[in-house]
Amino acid sequence: MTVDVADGAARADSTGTRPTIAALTGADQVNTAFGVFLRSMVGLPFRGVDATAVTETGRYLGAFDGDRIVGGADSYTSDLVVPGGARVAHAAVTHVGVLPTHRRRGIVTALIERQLEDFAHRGEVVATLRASEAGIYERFGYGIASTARSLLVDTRRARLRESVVAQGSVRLADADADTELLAAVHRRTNGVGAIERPAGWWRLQELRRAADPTVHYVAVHSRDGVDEGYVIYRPRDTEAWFTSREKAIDVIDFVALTDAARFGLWRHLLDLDLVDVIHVGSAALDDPLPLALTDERAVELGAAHDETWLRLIDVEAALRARRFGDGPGVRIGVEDRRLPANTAVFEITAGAVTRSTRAAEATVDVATLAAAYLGGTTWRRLASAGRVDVHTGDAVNRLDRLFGTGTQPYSGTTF
Ligand SMILES: CC(=O)SCCNC(=O)CCNC(=O)[C@H](O)C(C)(C)COP(=O)(O)OP(=O)(O)OC[C@H]1O[C@@H](n2cnc3c(N)ncnc32)[C@H](O)[C@@H]1OP(=O)(O)O
Repeated sequence: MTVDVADGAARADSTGTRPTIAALTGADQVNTAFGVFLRSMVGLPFRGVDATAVTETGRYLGAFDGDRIVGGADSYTSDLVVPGGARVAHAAVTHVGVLPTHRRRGIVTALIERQLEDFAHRGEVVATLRASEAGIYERFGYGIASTARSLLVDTRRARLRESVVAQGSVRLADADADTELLAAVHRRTNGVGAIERPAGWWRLQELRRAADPTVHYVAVHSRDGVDEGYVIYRPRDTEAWFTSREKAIDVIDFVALTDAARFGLWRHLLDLDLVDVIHVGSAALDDPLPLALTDERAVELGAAHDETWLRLIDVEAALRARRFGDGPGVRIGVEDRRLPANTAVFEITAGAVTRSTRAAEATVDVATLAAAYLGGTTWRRLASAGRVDVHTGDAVNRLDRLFGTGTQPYSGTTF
């Protein structure tokens, strides 16, 4: 299928088989595209949302069938923390959807290809997204770079060890009135995989809370007058709250810049009167909570699920931005058919990344490199799965020494 690509106003042929891709302009187009997204997703709760308040001007792409918007792909300007702590320019991809009447005609392919070109022109180094289904995005060069899982904490068994000393204090706050405070805390998150949360993201959370009849509570941890973390939680099944023997809360957002904040907030949650069970929807794979309890079985670990789908837009810049471990260097070949400027051999050492004219010692596609980039997936596992073309015997060992970080990447932001 051929796809026409145009800037500005919609332009499409009348057959309906060749979508025109264009940056959306004006509130009507943005709201129509957002409606298409909601229709495509089937199960999202929003109604009557003004999409211009939760999107960024100029970043929403639409696919047109004639003058009708039948698909869209949106993104936010953001940054991403990479191993070593640097922040790279990042596009947070969201609101991808095609009307059920127009699926499997190549519309999303045209949208994502255009989006990748746009990101490259903007100088964005990486893009990430959360995938509604795991089968969609690898073909576009996205790989799973971080994994998360849920936690279920039984407060009747959960006691913090004596070695977890209380430091600092916790105060109560208000999710709506104190959004700026919460955003300021989150902006200082520096864990590998963390992303900057755009203004539209915060606005969407406000709308979600407004649409939810259940109150959301906030606690903020601070030490020496500096806020170091916060938690937002809400009760479950409030109809039966008085009589239930399993009173439960959902942790909606948990941000801790320090261990003192992490366990100060957990102390607050575990000390809540009435609450028997705490559900944490998303936590890092290496979240230390179970290790800090006298009874590790007080925490039930949920199944792991993919979190960050990462696309390296500028492979060389991305490799240069992150820190590598010690050890001998390696030459890695990268193949990227959608952004061919990335197809090259890169020589990686602990101190430098350069393009090389010599033969690669291992070759991967750009999605596989993305899976390893934040240190969340070892090269050994990728090679075992047949995803690395190894040309030199010990290349995989060297790659693991260079890319290993000792921690699991984690974002903690759903968008
Ligand atoms: C970041 C986010 O916003 S995640 C949300 C994504 N949106 C949704 O899940 C909403 C519901 N689904 C949809 O709107 C659409 O089906 C989309 C966006 C997933 C796909 O759009 P389409 O225009 O149908 O995709 P398109 O025709 O370009 O298909 C491209 C390829 O992907 C494949 N594909 C498309 N959707 C899926 C899927 N859900 N699972 C597996 N493969 C898929 C197609 O078969 C096709 O493969 P081919 O190139 O080998 O023929």
